[in-house]
Amino acid sequence: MSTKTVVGIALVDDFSAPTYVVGASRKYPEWARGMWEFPGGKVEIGETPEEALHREIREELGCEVTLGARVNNPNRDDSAWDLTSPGHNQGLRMFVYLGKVYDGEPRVGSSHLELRKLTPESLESVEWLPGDVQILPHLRTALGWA
Ligand SMILES: Nc1nc2c([nH]c(=O)n2[C@H]2C[C@H](O)[C@@H](COP(=O)(O)OP(=O)(O)OP(=O)(O)O)O2)c(=O)[nH]1
Repeated sequence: MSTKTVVGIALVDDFSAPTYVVGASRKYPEWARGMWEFPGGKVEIGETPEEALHREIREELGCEVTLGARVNNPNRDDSAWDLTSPGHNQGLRMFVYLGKVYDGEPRVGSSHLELRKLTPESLESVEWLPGDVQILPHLRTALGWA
């Protein structure tokens, strides 16, 4: 099966001392409705992952972002996160980047039900998509929240 790449953003208020990261609850498909993710989407042919992420955030959240460090998977050669879960997301991998808004205000568009500022206390309080759960400890380290 061919591998498709997804990109997601861990949107923070400050790269050096973040107080929150923005989680988003998906509107669709049905199996993922109400589950939480990093806003983003699939990389299209001819795009770099970074270009795709800027496009997706513009489309989904209606704002412009600066990208920071990538939250890498130390257990894979390509540093990506395998999103495969039972019955879903076969052949999908994801790159997650830290990011910060530089223009506009993130708003809930047609892809999401809600955006929420998740703090060190509440990061794991929402139901993340199955493939995202493995990323959270590494995100904590990247944010200085470990
Ligand atoms: N954006 C995003 N997608 C995730 C995350 N975790 C996770 O399992 N996924 C899955 C859900 C979807 O099956 C897939 C991303 O597809 P998508 O529907 O957001 O992509 P897209 O905006 O390009 O939409 P489409 O053209 O395929 O309809 O990756 C995450 O944290 N962020």
